[in-house]
Amino acid sequence: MSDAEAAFSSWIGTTELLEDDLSPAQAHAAAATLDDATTMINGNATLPPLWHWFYFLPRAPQSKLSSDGHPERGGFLPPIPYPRRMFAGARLTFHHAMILGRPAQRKGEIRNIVQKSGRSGNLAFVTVGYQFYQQGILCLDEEQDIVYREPGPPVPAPVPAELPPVPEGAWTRTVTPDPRLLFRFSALTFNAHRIHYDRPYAINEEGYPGLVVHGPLTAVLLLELVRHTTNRRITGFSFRGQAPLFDLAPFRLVATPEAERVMLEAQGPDGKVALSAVAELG
Ligand SMILES: C/C(=C\C(=O)SCCNC(=O)CCNC(=O)[C@H](O)C(C)(C)COP(=O)(O)OP(=O)(O)OC[C@H]1O[C@@H](n2cnc3c(N)ncnc32)[C@H](O)[C@@H]1OP(=O)(O)O)C(=O)O
Repeated sequence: MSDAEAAFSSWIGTTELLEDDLSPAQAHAAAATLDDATTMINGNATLPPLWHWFYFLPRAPQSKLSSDGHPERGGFLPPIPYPRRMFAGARLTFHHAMILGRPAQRKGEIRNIVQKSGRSGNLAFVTVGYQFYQQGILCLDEEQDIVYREPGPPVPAPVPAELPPVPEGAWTRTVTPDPRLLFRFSALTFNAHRIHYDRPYAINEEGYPGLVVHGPLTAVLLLELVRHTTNRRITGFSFRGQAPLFDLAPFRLVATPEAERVMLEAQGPDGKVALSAVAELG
């Protein structure tokens, strides 16, 4: 066990309970952000997979935000000293769709804290488990990996290159991650991290070449591609962020259907996989 793991191991098992009434107003805002004019939204409609990220929003008062825009650490999340927070990945199992307009509960638990050494420097991964309930029924199991990076050299902008060929039968979409989209996604998720909307901060303080695309935004766009292309129920989803995407150039989504699942990639302008994912079909 590393010193950091020993220092923060007492956080493992820490829990948090949040309630939300799953207001249709927030789903309307999500649909507008995603340019989705077809999803039915009313008091009894079901919440599309991953749209729970637009609910159970952080409630830290303004005076309790850190300079990066995230809530101060040391409450539910441990006070990891590395300054650069990123969303590294998640694994979800969809048991039952949640219903809009009805109260729901989210139980969170810190499940693991691991220190690793990566090509970009020292990393601390915090794994957070969430379970979502409505009327006492478990609707969704989720595990998120949040990574904290120590300061390092600036992250270079991807060098544009020819994209790899699209596999036969794959569905694709090109996304232009302009600041309006990033801002609206930050607002939907009540995420004030300045790397997503404050360009001088993103460049000068955290060393990115531009505004950083939210990992959950890329994940939602990939799963929306699946939801709008197949009639099958989505029973599970997992993703891993491999490299950041920026607002500097469009990126491509590629969805390759297999028998019981869809293999997903978001490819950066350099043709490399920035985020890989799998959607399980029922
Ligand atoms: C919302 C929100 C924040 C955001 O949305 S931030 C934007 C979305 N996230 C990203 O763009 C992250 C993209 N990924 C990366 O930038 C890199 O993968 C990362 C996390 C910096 C790590 O890169 P490294 O090159 O330093 O790491 P290595 O490839 O050398 O691997 C070292 C060990 O770490 C493990 N690992 C790497 N990436 C991940 C991952 N995504 N998930 C889990 N584990 C990962 C890797 O397996 C190595 O482990 P070993 O046991 O083999 O040593 C918000 O904050 O709310």
